[in-house]
Amino acid sequence: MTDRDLEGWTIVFDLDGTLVDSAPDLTGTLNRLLVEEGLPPVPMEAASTLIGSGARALLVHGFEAAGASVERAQSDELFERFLVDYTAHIADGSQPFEGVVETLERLSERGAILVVATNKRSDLSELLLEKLGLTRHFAAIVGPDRVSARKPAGAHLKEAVVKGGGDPERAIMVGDAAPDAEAARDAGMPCILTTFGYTPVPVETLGGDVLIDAFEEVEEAIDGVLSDFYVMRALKF
Ligand SMILES: O=C(O)COP(=O)(O)O
Ligand SMILES: [Mg+2]
Repeated sequence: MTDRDLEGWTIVFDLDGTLVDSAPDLTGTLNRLLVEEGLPPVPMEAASTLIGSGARALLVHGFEAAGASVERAQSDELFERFLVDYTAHIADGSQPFEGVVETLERLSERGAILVVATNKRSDLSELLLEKLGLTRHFAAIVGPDRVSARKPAGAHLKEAVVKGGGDPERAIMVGDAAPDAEAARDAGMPCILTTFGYTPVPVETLGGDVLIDAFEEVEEAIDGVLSDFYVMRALKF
């Protein structure tokens, strides 16, 4: 018999840099467009720090970093080309981080509801998760187009929890970058941050409750957050 001690809890996962190492394909698309436009490609280490606020932000900042004008970087035509290219190459090199499948399975067995709250458009998120065989783990996959406000707004996380059938008062965020940490703070949720994701500033400065160096440490981090929650609750009553 399984111990369903996470029953009633929802774990909210960021996608890029948390569940999936998607930098190779996002950078690949960005660099193909840069080269087509006669601009220098951006190294993957630099480009990956731009991931976390959606494809448009990656494109605009990537083009500006390569010396393009603001108008050119923000052109709708360029963004359309980005979407077409990225859709065609979305899972060429992207992989779930090590331990993701096993950890998600264990959390589900323990009764947790799992949802995704990402700034990647919902259709692209669904396509990527489907291609990597991860869809079945999640009760909801929620991009910015399915909520009233995107990360860093806490509403993104709370609405994703509700869509998954959970309670926003019993939810924990797992992310990799400032929009995740800020959204968790805004939503009043504990926040676990990966140190292997994508952020332009050191992850230690983002104010997460727990930092994890490998995805499989998520489970222990959740147990720690929950024991703090129950201690605090016991102190209040
Ligand atoms: O694609 C992005 O830039 C954002 O994705 P994330 O919110 O899953 O990190
Ligand atoms: Mg991310």
